[in-house]
Amino acid sequence: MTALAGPDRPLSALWERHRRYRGRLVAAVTMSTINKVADVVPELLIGAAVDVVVRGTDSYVGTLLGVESRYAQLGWLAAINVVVWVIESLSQYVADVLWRGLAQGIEHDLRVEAYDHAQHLDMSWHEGRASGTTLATLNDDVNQLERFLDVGAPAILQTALNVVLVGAVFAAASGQLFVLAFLPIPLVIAGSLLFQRRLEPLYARVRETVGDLSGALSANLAGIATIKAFTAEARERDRIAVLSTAYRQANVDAIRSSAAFVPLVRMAILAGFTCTLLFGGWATLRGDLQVGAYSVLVFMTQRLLWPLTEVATVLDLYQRGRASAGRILRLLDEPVTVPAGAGVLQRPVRGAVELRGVRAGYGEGPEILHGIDMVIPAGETHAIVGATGSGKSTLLRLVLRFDDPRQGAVILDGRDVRELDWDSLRGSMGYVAQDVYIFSGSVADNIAYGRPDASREEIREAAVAAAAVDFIEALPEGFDSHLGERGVNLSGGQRQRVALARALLRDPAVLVLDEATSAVDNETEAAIQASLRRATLDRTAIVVAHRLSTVRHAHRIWVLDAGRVAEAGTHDELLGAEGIYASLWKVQTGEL
Ligand SMILES: Nc1ncnc2c1ncn2[C@@H]1O[C@H](COP(=O)(O)OP(=O)(O)OP(=O)(O)O)[C@@H](O)[C@H]1O
Repeated sequence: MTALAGPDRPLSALWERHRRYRGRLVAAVTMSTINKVADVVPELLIGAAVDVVVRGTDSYVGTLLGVESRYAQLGWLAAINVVVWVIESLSQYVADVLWRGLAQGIEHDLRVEAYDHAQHLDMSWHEGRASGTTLATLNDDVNQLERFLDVGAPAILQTALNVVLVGAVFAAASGQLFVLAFLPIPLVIAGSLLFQRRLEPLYARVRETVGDLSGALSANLAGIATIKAFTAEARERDRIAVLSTAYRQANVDAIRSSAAFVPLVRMAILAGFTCTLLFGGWATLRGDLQVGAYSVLVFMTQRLLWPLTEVATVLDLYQRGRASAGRILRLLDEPVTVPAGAGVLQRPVRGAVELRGVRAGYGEGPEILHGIDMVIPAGETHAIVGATGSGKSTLLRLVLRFDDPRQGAVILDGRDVRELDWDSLRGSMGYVAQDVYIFSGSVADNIAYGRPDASREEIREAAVAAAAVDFIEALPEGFDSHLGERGVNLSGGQRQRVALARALLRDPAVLVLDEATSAVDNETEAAIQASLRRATLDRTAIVVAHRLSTVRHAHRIWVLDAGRVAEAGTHDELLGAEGIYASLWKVQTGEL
């Protein structure tokens, strides 16, 4: 696991990316500062009131305002108090709104940015990790960060302001008491730094375990049918329980450590408070300190020191935010290894496809395709057949440029596909994957996915071409029928036909079909074949099929064997050659 890797200072690195929020941050900090200043004033007013009662005409307020009557002086203090309270309440409200807006803004931007980056990452990156783990980063980690920005950051600021403001009051009242009351502060700071270092790996572990848990949960929900069919519910519950226990334990460890900070702070508070109470009291008895000042200082120690107990909570939020920021940044920094080119194909795209000396494999794994040369002239239908695992899907992925070959090149209309922008390349292709994905939405939305502006008539035509119109019109609401989260209310064959209609509606120059009719019965397949023959008259088609009857009319059939082209030719030529294809054909037609 790479949970501990990543930028050293993830929160600062993240802030660098969001500098455009600087104005809002300055406004929030200003409001919080006004709020804190207003917050300290009532205590000063209490001190001033005590001073008025004890010293009367000579009181600090009396001298300052030039008012003799003690009643009038107290009236002034009350009026000032009201004004300060109004300022305090208003600034609190505005500061809350600003901090929350800042947190929400950054959260929103980050989520959209991270999602967009994730969807541009290569297929192999997505295949290499559980989708739930990515989901945990896009969702939980971003939320965690928002909590830190919303609650943690203002709390850190308030604590720091507290120390500065109260420090100023102490310093003005009594230098000696300032030293005594502030003695615990360096202790608390040293303690927090020490704790922070200890907490960091603990919180990284929390994020890591929650990622594993989400990964397993989403994989299990996707595979629920298999779990039920194999009555594996108990086993899977135990597996989830193990992952959940790891998450709980990671959290318990982190909380236990961060909570241990509180007793340390309380001891420091005790020392500071006792010193102020005792030494301040003695100084007042000796006449070195005014009674009013003494009472202010006693209140102030409370104000200064108690919020320090919150430091543990803030540290908790900070560390969680930091660990989450690290994970989000790692996702954002993940390089796109198959970047789009800048080249644009001349329209209309003809659809001539060529593979030249293509060698390919997955990641660091073994080579799967060992030097494929293939020419598919524009407008022809070519089939790729071969035993399972021979590399057919791998080859199609290269044509769509989900991956790049390790050696050699894939050429579309004379241009290396690596040079082309996505619109020229994938915009010219209609693809039906082995595992059809149906989006949550109506049948019409699903067919129009690649061309959202298509008219209802065009959608219907595509459905006719894919031999799908009959079953669609038999649905309760026809083309407006809603397909569930993953199209669960359609059969496998129906899903394939919807996907085929989706691909045909784009009117692509190249139609790429990976086992597109594997799930339909013979009769439906014959209907699809007839439609496909019409639909592929003026476009290139590359068809992967196990059922050889599907591709017998292809202009050329390429037979792959363990990552190499073993034979190629028309159906009749290949039968005549009596090689792999001929024997496969015999097996499938029952002639053996
Ligand atoms: N995402 C992947 N990561 C690593 N290896 C893979 C991946 N996909 C396929 N392979 C490997 O590549 C080889 C060829 O697989 P591929 O899916 O291209 O075969 P295929 O001919 O399409 O098989 P099938 O007819 O069963 O679909 C197999 O050995 C497979 O294990």
